[in-house]
Amino acid sequence: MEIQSAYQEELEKLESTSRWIDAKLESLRAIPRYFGEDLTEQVLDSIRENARRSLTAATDEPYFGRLDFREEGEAEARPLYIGKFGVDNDQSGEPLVIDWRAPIASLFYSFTGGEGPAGYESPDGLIEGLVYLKRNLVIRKQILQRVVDTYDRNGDNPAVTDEFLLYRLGENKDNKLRDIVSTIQAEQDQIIRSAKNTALVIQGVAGSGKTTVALHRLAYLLYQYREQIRAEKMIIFAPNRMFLDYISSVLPELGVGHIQQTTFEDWALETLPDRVELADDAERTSRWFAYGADKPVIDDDAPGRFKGSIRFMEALEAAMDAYERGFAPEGDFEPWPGAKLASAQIGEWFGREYRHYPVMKRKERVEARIKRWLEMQLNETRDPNVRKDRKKKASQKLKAYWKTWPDDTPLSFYRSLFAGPNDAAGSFGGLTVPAAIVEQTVRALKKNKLYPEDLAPLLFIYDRMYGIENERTFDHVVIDEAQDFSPFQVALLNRHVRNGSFTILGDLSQGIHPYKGIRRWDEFLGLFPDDARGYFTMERSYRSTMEIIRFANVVLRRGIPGAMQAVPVFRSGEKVKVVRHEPADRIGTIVRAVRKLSAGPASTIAVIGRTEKECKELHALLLHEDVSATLIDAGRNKYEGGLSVVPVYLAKGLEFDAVVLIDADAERYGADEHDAKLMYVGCTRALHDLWVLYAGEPTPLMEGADDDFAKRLDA
Ligand SMILES: Nc1ncnc2c1ncn2[C@@H]1O[C@H](COP(=O)(O)OP(=O)(O)OP(=O)(O)O)[C@@H](O)[C@H]1O
Repeated sequence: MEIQSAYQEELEKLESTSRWIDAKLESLRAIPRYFGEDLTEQVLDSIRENARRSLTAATDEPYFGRLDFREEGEAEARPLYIGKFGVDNDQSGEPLVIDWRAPIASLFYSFTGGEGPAGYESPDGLIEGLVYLKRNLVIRKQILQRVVDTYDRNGDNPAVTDEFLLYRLGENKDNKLRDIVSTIQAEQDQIIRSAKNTALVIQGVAGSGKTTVALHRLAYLLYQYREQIRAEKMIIFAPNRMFLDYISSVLPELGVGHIQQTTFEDWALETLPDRVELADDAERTSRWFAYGADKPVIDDDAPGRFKGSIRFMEALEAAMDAYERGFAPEGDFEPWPGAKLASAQIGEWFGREYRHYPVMKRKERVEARIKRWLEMQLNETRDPNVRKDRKKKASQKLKAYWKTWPDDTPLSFYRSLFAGPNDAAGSFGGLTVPAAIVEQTVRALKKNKLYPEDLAPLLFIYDRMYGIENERTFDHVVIDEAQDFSPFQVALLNRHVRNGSFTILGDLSQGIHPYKGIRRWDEFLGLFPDDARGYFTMERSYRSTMEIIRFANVVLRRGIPGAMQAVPVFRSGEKVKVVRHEPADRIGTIVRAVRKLSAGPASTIAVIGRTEKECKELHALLLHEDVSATLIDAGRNKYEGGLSVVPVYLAKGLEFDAVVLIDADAERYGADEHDAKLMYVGCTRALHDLWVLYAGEPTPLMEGADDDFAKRLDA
């Protein structure tokens, strides 16, 4: 009866809201757009256009939540309807729908139950009151589909229930990440609404919503600081183009456009003035991911770690300082006998007067100054014939003089650091670069090629040479999968962003690129002053069922004792299936697993292998068995959904309804940290079903996975 009446009440509310929106839209659409010169009319037109846009967006699904709140001092609780876009009611002045980013809407997310007062920060200070009802509503195309009360002051349960969240998490996913405005959790909301001018570092377990939260934070910042920041000046760095494609729906769903989304490599290559290309890194990458006897030793002398370190940046800084000090050559400029510009004067201009400019700008200014001086000298020459002759000679002399000044590009300067006689090559700024790295760098640079780890150094040199123009600065920077970034990259981006406004998120347990990534978050946090940084952890995992999380936690514990364990939400599903098969029956077992899963509700399925090469081979074998799948390799730009075959290191960041992790044997996944991280990444990609297949000796990483959540089977 209660539920029926709640549904009835919401149905009526929805009808009246929809009627209002439709009528308002109709009246707005009847007013023609204004393209004239009148400023007031232009402003009015732009207000109308914004209203048209948000009303159109709100038409199908005007709101998703309701919170009944009685503000202190008020007699009655008011129902607040919360939606993706605010809708004002211009007759009463009361908003019909409140934008989820508005201060008062934060109550919907931060309120976790109980009888006591709840509050939110308004522009006028803290507002307190009592929450009476928290209700989730599912509306699709103006049809009310579901009404779920997650808190009722008059009900039996004092806490907000997870019922609606669980319903949402139980759904199958397509090939794109989605917005979560209707179910943002309190700990996520706190991050989303953090102040703009902080470098936020977020360590979150797999599936804790880091990527999603970062995207919602961008939408929040744009709303809250709309006077100060612009979407075009915000940028998201993600690990690869396919990942960017996978997350590309969230911001448009939140009504946000124009935010730059790129990889660090693409951004750097576009920004650099030198024409450079990346060296083919496929072979090197495959070596980093080799297993068994071929497994490499990875330490701080790995090229990515070394060139990504702050000490490498400091050595470059010192080398640049020395370069600048020796930049202006000794020697007077004497265009003709009797006219002399003393070296000391040129040095004074370069070294003192223009010292605040970057070095190449100083050079330009000195050049202009010398030309002005020359003009003056020529003007003092009365005889026109002599003047003409002097002018000609002076121009040649100036050309010759100018040749004595350095004329480097960032690339030629960088190259010079690794050139020179054997013992000097790679020794600069008090640092000696390991010989293997020098050799590799020189070989690539000879062909105008770079490795990814050379990009931050090169940009750093470019910035020191030319400075950073306004159009190259950002209002906010998001770095996703930041555990794979280097401290140098972050320090470099910090020079490009205003007020250290960062969202840096990642998971050290998924740090599967130890040859370039960080070991501890301190490596980044140390780059920012104490009062300008924040550190959050996210421990609840929303993606996978309890069974999958518990299994993944075993893998993590085996490989990295002491790593942060994920806490699952109470969503139970099928047990993880650990299937032993004969080596000869590998393909047969994989095909049977895939067929079984395809026959069920899963719409996205991944077969996750250990290396790219093995996945390529498997992909071909599957085709032979009439199983068509998409092979995800390093060059892929789009994620198609359906059935994919993917090497574990490229699966990071993605998710699938079901995962078949193959070849989970002791050779491919040993009991060490790197293999544990890889397997952890693989397992935590699954939302609802996880199958782990192996032949021969199973990986020791699954030892201790108990029958509560894992079921052992023979193929
Ligand atoms: N509050 C929430 N409500 C509903 N779904 C959520 C919530 N938070 C996260 N999710 C879902 O959990 C899944 C994982 O989110 P996301 O990919 O952002 O996590 P992540 O921490 O970046 O994961 P990983 O590090 O494993 O790549 C997504 O399907 C997302 O929609």
